[in-house]
Amino acid sequence: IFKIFFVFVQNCTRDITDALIAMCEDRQEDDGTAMLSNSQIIHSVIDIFGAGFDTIITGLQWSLLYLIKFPDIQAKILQEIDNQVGMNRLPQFKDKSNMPYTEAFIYEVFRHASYVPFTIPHCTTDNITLNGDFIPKDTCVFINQYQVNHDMDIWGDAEAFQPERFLTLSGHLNKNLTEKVMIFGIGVRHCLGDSFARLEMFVFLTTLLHRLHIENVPEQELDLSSMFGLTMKPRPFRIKISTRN
Ligand code: HEM
Repeated sequence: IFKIFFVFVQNCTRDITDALIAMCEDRQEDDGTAMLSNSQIIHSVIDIFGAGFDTIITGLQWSLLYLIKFPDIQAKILQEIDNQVGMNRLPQFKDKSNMPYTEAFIYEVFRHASYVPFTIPHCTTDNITLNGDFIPKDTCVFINQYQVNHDMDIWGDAEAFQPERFLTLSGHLNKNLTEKVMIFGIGVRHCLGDSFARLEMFVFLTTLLHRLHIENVPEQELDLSSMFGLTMKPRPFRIKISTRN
């Protein structure tokens, strides 16, 4: 499995995979000093790649669809990229805090598409009463994130795609509202890659839009309904890409 993805270089730790392989090389599995068995290492890699790839790819697919469906929104993001980044360097993580509209767009993609509609099923370890409801021990529980993200009491017109809903009148992010978007679960078992995933989405999207203009192809009807699966994906669509002057 390891050789498919990387060539391992001794004493060069580029990421978690390198760290795990180095750990394999340095220890004997059965001498009692191993922190992780071979099986645990292999399954850790599968977990991280499995949880971290499809979720980001699907988020980017939805983002591209919204960007070509709503060219005015794309124009506002391009404006922000040009003001904050310019053409002489690539977007970086640190730009994120100065680009509230782009951040608001990503929050609205998470909320509107809600493409991880349910959290992973968990199990209660004890009897518990939550908001007046009794839940017995050993009950399977999970959250309907889609419902939270489309609750009209919180969002008003929840079906409309409006990044502006997350901005205050002065153009800053409204943290009271952004924290109500639920796509990474909640509690001690919420997504391990939460912060990293937000950064990835920001850097991938801004890097693409920094140099490329994307638009719908003539005559193509854009459908925002989703296909069901582990993550909900948009229906296949085509995009026209050109370089930005
Ligand atoms: C936009 C991208 C992502 C979304 C929407 C997402 C969503 C989720 C959700 C809903 C859960 C289940 C939480 C729960 O059951 O309460 C989860 C768990 C998890 N995610 Fe993510 N995820 C994303 C990206 C990532 C990335 C990039 C990584 C790794 C680098 C990752 C690693 C994990 C792991 C390891 C768990 C299991 C945590 C546990 O059981 O304690 N995820 N994710």
